[in-house]
This record gives sequence, structure tokens and C-alpha cells, in this order.
Amino acid sequence: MSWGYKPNNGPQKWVENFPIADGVRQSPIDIVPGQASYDAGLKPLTLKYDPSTCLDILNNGHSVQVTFADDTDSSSLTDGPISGLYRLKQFHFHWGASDSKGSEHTVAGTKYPAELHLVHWNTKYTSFSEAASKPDGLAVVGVFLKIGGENPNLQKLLDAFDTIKSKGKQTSFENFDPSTLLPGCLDYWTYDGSLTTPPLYESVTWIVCKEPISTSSAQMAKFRTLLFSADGAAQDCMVDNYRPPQPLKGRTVRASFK
Ligand SMILES: CCN[C@H]1CN(CCOCC)S(=O)(=O)c2sc(S(N)(=O)=O)cc21
Ligand SMILES: [Zn+2]
Repeated sequence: MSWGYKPNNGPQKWVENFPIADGVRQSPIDIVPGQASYDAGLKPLTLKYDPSTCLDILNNGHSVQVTFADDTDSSSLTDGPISGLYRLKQFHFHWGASDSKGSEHTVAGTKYPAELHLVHWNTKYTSFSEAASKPDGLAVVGVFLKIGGENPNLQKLLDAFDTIKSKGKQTSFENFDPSTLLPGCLDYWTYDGSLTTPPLYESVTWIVCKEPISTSSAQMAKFRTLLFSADGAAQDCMVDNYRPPQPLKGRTVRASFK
């Protein structure tokens, strides 16, 4: 049986097949703002996204994912805590069964209802799959979602959910600009971490935005109509697809802001 988020195959069991689950730089973490170190040397993030690189939207059985063409530098992350240029590969979300939980990172113990991850890979490597396991291979920008006004940019994604309800479904999804899902202020915390799902590679420079974006309760309910299960299998709602915070193990979290 493959990994998931249930008691029998969830985060407490992943170490059985992925021993790095108990590693020294695992993600997510609880971010404690008072313990983060302000680093004046940290640059502002430069995120340049080209909507024409947007390819499709997919239910991969773990999350909903929007995938991008990464054969050119046209959708990229530079500056911030990283050196070089990282290309956008995909973005996806993690969310809860209710609005009281769902994010992977927490802020002084506070859980948000969801968290967006924009996954970028280091072009010092020849491909995403080569980069995915290297210590400086990936940079993921995390954005919290909080309950507020309806988010019209998010709605474009949600409108595609009916066609990708079950595991393995995908459909073309074009001309979406991921920068419409970024908060106005790009202040961030950064630390060395890992993928938050198997294979849990310790290859991620995490860049977590301090400012959340808004979504409505109705929009969150739409996420919960997706299924972990494939067509024809017993319907298993895709909810609580988040890993809880992991031990910091001596790591420093830096802040780009005072
Ligand atoms: C469901 C599997 N999720 C994985 C899939 N990839 C990694 C494996 O790739 C091997 C070539 S990934 O780099 O796209 C990625 S990023 C995140 S997260 N939540 O930490 O932003 C999880 C995952
Ligand atoms: Zn993620």
C-alpha cells in the first residue's frame, strides 16, 4: 500500500519506507517569529512568472497540482535567500477537513486552513528530477491561506476541480498567472528543509511568506470535494493532506523583515 495521510499510511508511518523522515532537516516546522533571526543580507524575492508556461491541472492522489513548462527560464525565482536561478515546476496545496487546520507550516502554533507551495528547481542541475534530491536542488515558496473574502484568482483553479475529482485525472489548464496567488507583501521566513511528502528529500530551501492570501469558507469547501481515490474506487475525500511540524534540530530560521 502506498503512502497517504490516514492512520495506517500517514505521516507517523512514513519513516518505515522513508527513514529520512527522522532526518536533521525535515519539513514543515512551527515558525516562531520571536525566535527567527532578522538577516539584513537577505534580498527581496524576485518571482517572474509567464502565464504561457502553464500546462495542466492534475489530481495526483495526494493534492491538486498545476504543472508548468520548465524548458526555459521564463517562470523563475531569483534573489531572496538563494543564489542562481530556479525554474517553476509546479504548484499545489495542502488543506484540512475544516477551516481550523490544513497548513503544513504553523506560526507560533497557529494552523491556517491551507497552504500553497510553489516548487522551483535549481538550474545548476540539468533537470528537475536531478535537482529534486540535491541539498540545494529545490526552493519552495509557501503561502498561507486564511478565511476572508472570496479569492477570484483562486476561483479559476476551483472551477476546474469538477473535471479532476479523482486520482489520476488531469486536464489542460492554460494562461494562469501564479503571481495572482501571491500576497501583496513578500516578507518571508527562510530555513533549510525537506519535501513534506515522501520521498522527503532534504533538498528544499523553504521560503515562507509572512502575509497570507484570502480565501472563503465556500472556496475551502471546494477543495474538500476532491478525492484521494481513483474513479470506481470507494470515494475517499481529499482532506487533511498535510504533514505536521517536525523537530527543528538546531536549525536557524531567518527573517527577511524586522
Ligand atoms: C505527491 C508528491 N509530492 C512531491 C513530488 N516531488 C518530489 C519528488 O520528485 C521526484 C522526482 S516535488 O518536488 O514536486 C514535491 S514538492 C513537495 S512539498 N509539499 O514539499 O512542496 C512535495 C513533492
Ligand atoms: Zn507541498
